Amino acid sequence: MKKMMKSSEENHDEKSLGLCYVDSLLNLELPDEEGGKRKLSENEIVSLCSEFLNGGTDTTSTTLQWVMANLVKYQEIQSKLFHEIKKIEQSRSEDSNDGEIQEEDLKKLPYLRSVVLEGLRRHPPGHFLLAHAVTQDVVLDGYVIPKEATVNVMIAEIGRDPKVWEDPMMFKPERFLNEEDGSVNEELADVTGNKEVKMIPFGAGRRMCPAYGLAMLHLEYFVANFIKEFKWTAKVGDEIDLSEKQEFTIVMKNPLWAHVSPRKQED
Ligand code: HEM
Repeated sequence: MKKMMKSSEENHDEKSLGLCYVDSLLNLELPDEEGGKRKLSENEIVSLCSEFLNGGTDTTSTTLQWVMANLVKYQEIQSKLFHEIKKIEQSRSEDSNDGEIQEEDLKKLPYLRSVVLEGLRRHPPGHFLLAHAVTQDVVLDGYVIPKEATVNVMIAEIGRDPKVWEDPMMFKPERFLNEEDGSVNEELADVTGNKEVKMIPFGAGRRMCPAYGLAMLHLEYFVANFIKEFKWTAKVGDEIDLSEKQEFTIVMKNPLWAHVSPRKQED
């Protein structure tokens, strides 16, 4: 990381290459304690780059693992999802069928979206938001939040609140579907907290994850194509263990080991 910084520092004036994230950090000036300005220290830049890289990769890959683990554990959910995906494939004309589920197909797959949403509700990769603070004393619901005190928002607990979610610890993607027509219940599926805070795996408001659309796209795309191409089962005699372990994100304590076999015609 430090080597990358050095190279960016040396090539800093080569305007034709455009600015990257490290360049922005090198250019950044913060107010210092004497009322002047200061640059970021090398350690601060390394830490910001590392958070940025981890924040953009660990989160999605951890969620993907949790979703796949549930699809291995609950074969009936995997089977229902596979049939939804297969229908899309069958509805395509011969010449447009290049095999892969594409970005534009995803909006026609409500069960897929509810599987991903259920993964994010039941197993959000971060159990807390990044630490926040208020700039002045605030009274919220009768409680005083003092200026600059650290405020942690408990994401996982919000998504597992039994007053909002029936059987909160169960993995039940159907909870996100309208009974009448199987479409996604957009009110429940709102992960932004704009309508009501029911689950906020990406945070809410101004500092919400700026990449939540990209993350949803990646998750839906990978789950759809993984399930379309392969049948996922547990190793013989293996129970999928959903215990958690705290790392940068909340990961599976016993990582998923699965048999992955190509789909046959009759599947
Ligand atoms: C399943 C995937 C992801 C989840 C659940 C997630 C969740 C979050 C959460 C909870 C926050 C903190 C919000 C707050 O403190 O209010 C956050 C911030 C952030 N996320 Fe994500 N994230 C995901 C994927 C990504 C990806 C793919 C990227 C980049 C490509 C990314 C970039 C960021 C950045 C830069 C911030 C800091 C925003 C700020 O401080 O203003 N995240 N994310």
